[in-house]
Amino acid sequence: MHEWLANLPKIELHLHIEGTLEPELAFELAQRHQIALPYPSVEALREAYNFADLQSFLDLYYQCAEVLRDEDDFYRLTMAYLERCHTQAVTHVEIFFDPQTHTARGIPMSTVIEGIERALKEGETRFGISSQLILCILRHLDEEDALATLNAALPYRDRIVGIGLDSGEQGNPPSKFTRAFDFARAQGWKIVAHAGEEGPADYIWQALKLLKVDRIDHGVRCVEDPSLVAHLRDINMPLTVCPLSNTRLRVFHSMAEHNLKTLLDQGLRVTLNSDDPAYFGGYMLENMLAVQEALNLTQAQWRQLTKNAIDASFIDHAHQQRLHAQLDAYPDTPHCSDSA
Ligand SMILES: Nc1ncnc2[nH]cnc12
Ligand SMILES: [Zn+2]
Repeated sequence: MHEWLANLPKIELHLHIEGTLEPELAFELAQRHQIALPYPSVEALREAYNFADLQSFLDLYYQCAEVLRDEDDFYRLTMAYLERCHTQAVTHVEIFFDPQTHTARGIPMSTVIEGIERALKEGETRFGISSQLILCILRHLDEEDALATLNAALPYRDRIVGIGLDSGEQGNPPSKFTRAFDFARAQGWKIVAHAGEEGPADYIWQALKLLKVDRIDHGVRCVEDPSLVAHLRDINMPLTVCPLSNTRLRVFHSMAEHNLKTLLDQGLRVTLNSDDPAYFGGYMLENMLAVQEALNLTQAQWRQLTKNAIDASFIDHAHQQRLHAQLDAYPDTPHCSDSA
């Protein structure tokens, strides 16, 4: 099964580019820009990846992001992620970036977008990986900041496919950003929001009703409201689930307790993603292997997760059909067992 999963074509829809910053690159950039990181070595930094909850992760994630200064830093960050994608048979990615984390430090939006985009173009020509960009709004900041950020992104409107909502969920409900997301929808952008990761099921309702999202990021706490689960199934709402993230941030005590398989069995449009792979112990394949070891999915269920991701992606129909054809051409392994 390991080899079959390794070569299975993959689609990633929930990936924070700042969350792909590996400690080695963080230290290299810190030295280049003469910035102090909160730990003395790569090893010490990696050891600090023992998080109590979402906020304890975010505190370190924002601190490490300070090493990203110029266009080349964003290019190198993104290129390193795409090289990993290439080794793991990831063929299409929809990437989040957090401009407020950078513009608040005086780094222009153009530096961030142009660095990421240069790598995405190269990833397409070198590896054949297609991609889209999603600008995420930081929910711990206020709605005025969100609106200013969306206005600053207007010159890049056609290079951004959608707007997301991330950062600390508890106490920052989707209702705080109704006007900002009305504005985003009016620009023709797709809408996604982190909801029901640490926050309650009600935040998922708000994301649906107030922000009118096209996808829910995480959403695993939907199970606390059976009427919500039924509604998500009725409207075929995609959930971008991130198993290693959820166990590392203690949303679930262990992978064996993760509800990904239950949600899939309930007919929800679940997809699997890596969220912040440098911090949570792995990229797409490591997420799949951890899930396989704990929950033992069938090949048909793995195919279903990938099909769901193709259908939930923000690419045009013809491109989706090509990805479906590529998946259909990938053969099953007969008599496949866990240890194979
Ligand atoms: N898992 C996560 N939840 C909320 N905001 C984030 N920003 C980066 N990773 C995140
Ligand atoms: Zn996320």
